[in-house]
Amino acid sequence: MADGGVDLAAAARELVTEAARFAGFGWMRATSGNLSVVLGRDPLRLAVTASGGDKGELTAGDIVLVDAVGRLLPSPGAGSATAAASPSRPAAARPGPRPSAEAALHARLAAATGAGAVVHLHTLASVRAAGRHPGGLELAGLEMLKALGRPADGPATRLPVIQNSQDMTVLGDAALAALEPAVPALLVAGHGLYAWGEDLRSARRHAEAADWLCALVTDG
Ligand SMILES: CSC[C@@H](O)[C@@H](O)C(=O)COP(=O)(O)O
Ligand SMILES: [Zn+2]
Repeated sequence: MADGGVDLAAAARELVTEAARFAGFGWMRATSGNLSVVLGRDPLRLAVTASGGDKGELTAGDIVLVDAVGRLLPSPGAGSATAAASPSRPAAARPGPRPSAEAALHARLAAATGAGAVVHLHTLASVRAAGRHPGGLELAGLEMLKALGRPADGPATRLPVIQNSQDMTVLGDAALAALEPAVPALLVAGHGLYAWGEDLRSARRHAEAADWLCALVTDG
């Protein structure tokens, strides 16, 4: 167990269930999307979905442990008698599931926001909304804003949009620069959405609200 008090096995069960839920919504088509839960903060440790699998069919073995830059770490409890788990062999060189290609962005968002969980989804509405509103979505007078922790009335809430990049450092820099205080989500143009929260349930609520708002502004 890491210092956050959540163990990898428990986090894996949660992540597998959540990934199946989102896949059922059609939000993780064609292996897209990834999810993480923070296991510890000092040093930062996350349980994250492995790369490339069908997110509706994950098992606990498809959840891996990563550090603050998204690097694979040995999973606690993994057997040490095999060559694959040899301490002399770096985790990244071992066979087995690889961390999500976007694990580094999860780690940066978790570090910057203090979130306990981060979700990334390829929802159609988020891609459409980001395409139509490249400067960000200005949202006001909507009861659903409360699900993002924002007031339904009063000043508008801005849902940021950033440009996509295949370079996780560039994407991470853009995400952190675009963060709106107290808005637990952002859109990535041509790609999808990221949402986060104190735990996976809260990250899910924020993702559902962000997607609903995206669908509203695109009439989708
Ligand atoms: C159609 S999957 C596109 C991927 O490049 C990525 O954006 C994604 O969401 C899933 O990547 P993964 O490495 O499986 O976590
Ligand atoms: Zn993606």
